[in-house]
Amino acid sequence: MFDSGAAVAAALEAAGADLDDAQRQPNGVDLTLDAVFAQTEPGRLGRDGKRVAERRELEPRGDCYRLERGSYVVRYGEPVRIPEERIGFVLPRSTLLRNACTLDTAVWDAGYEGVGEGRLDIGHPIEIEPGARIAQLVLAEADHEGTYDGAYQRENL
Ligand SMILES: O=c1ccn([C@H]2C[C@H](O)[C@@H](COP(=O)(O)OP(=O)(O)OP(=O)(O)O)O2)c(=O)[nH]1
Repeated sequence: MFDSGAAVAAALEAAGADLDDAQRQPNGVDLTLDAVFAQTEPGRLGRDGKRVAERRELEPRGDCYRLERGSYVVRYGEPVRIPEERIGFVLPRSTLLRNACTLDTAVWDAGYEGVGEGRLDIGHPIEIEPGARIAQLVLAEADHEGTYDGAYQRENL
């Protein structure tokens, strides 16, 4: 069972998100684009530990990012807290898909709190304004043991 958009909005507002009406969707809440980064070196996933690679923050040109084909890392604009008994999924806005672009995202764990990041995959050049809605967070009921306590807890807050 998935939460209603109103319930997702309440969870985000409890985490400090300042939502406008356009972000409130029937089944979730749209997340906005805060920053875009180009990775500048390899990262690393080891059997023990991991390292997120250095990246360079891109500047908008004029009023928007003008992104060429390729993979970028994005930071969303809203603080998120995934409530207990829930799991979060972030999906790309369909307008991204309709423009040959997408977001790749992973599981948002119960107890995670922070401003998350994802991979923006640009299949055709596109213009995106800072603050534009790019994704939608949905929350589903989920059993879990423990809550998120990893390296990204409280990231970007
Ligand atoms: O697309 C996503 C998916 C998740 N998260 C946040 C919420 C999630 O709870 C946290 C950690 O995600 P995950 O467990 O997939 O990361 P990991 O690489 O396994 O790190 P850790 O070892 O800390 O679990 O990052 C994002 O920012 N973006």
